[in-house]
Amino acid sequence: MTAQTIDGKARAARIIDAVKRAAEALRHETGTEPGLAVVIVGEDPASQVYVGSKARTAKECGFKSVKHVLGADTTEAALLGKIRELNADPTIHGLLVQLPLPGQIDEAKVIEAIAPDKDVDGFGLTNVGRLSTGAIDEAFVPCTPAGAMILIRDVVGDDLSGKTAVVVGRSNIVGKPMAQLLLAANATVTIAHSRTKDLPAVCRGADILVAAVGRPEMITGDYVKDGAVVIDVGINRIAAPEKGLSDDGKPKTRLVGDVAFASAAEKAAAVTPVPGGVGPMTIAMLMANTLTAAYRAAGKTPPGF
Ligand SMILES: Nc1nc2c(c(=O)[nH]1)N[C@@H](CN(C=O)c1ccc(C(=O)N[C@@H](CCC(=O)O)C(=O)O)cc1)CN2
Repeated sequence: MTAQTIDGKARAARIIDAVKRAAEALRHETGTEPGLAVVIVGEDPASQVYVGSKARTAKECGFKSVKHVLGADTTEAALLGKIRELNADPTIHGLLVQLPLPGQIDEAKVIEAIAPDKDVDGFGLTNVGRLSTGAIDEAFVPCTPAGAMILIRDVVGDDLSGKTAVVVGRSNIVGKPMAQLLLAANATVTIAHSRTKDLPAVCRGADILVAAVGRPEMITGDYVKDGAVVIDVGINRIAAPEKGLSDDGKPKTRLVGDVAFASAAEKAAAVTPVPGGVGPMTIAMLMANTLTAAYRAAGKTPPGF
């Protein structure tokens, strides 16, 4: 079987376009300009790229976009103070702190400090609770699983009744909310992880296989059922000596997912690539969540995506 490559980049561009138009309509009707604040602590190079992309895309959507860059030695108290300030700012509708955080800061405390109605990452307990009790329309759903779910719906349809889904990975940011979304769409869901017995066999039972393990190219064709839809959430930078050396004398790198694309594509009906699959959807869904927060703050019903 030759798999369809699911184009997350093009899908994300369409969502961003729709967000832009809806933001313009909100401004026209109510004078509200959606505002997104992104806070980064430290200088992790990948985080800097993601935060830059979030701030730039927010501007493209016509949002107020602010980026707060705090030093790697920032204390937890100072970060919590910044969050309090942004929680109280009426021009900011969406607020997130880029993860991971330096070791001196308790991530859970920081996430809980963000006001639930501005928690556009959907990581706080209020939004987690809404999602897991089926109150999805009131929740902010974490951006990566929300984006992955749109790609799944595009290929498989809205109702996953009778379909089996396996999510490999049990993180709070991806694995667990992904499983909740699949369950809410009526799929029969298994969450698998590193301690699952005979993981390839469990995965081969999946009509929809979501890989979020953080291990480069671990999911080969041996894990894939004929005709499955495979969603790769992994983003791993690995050495690529075939590309030669960088200026610092180290081998150049390339980005791969948790899925061995070519091998999985021999079995699957559809696969997301890395890059260009779920990653761009993460940013698009952040824009959609921020727009939703602004609509709610203006007392308006947000559009769906
Ligand atoms: N506060 C948050 N922190 C983190 C989140 C998050 O959702 N909220 N997710 C990840 C990182 N992330 C967004 O923050 C993110 C990762 C990857 C991409 C993306 O577009 N990837 C591209 C490739 C980009 C590259 O070349 O490096 C792709 O897959 O095509 C966007 C956002 C952890 N932290």
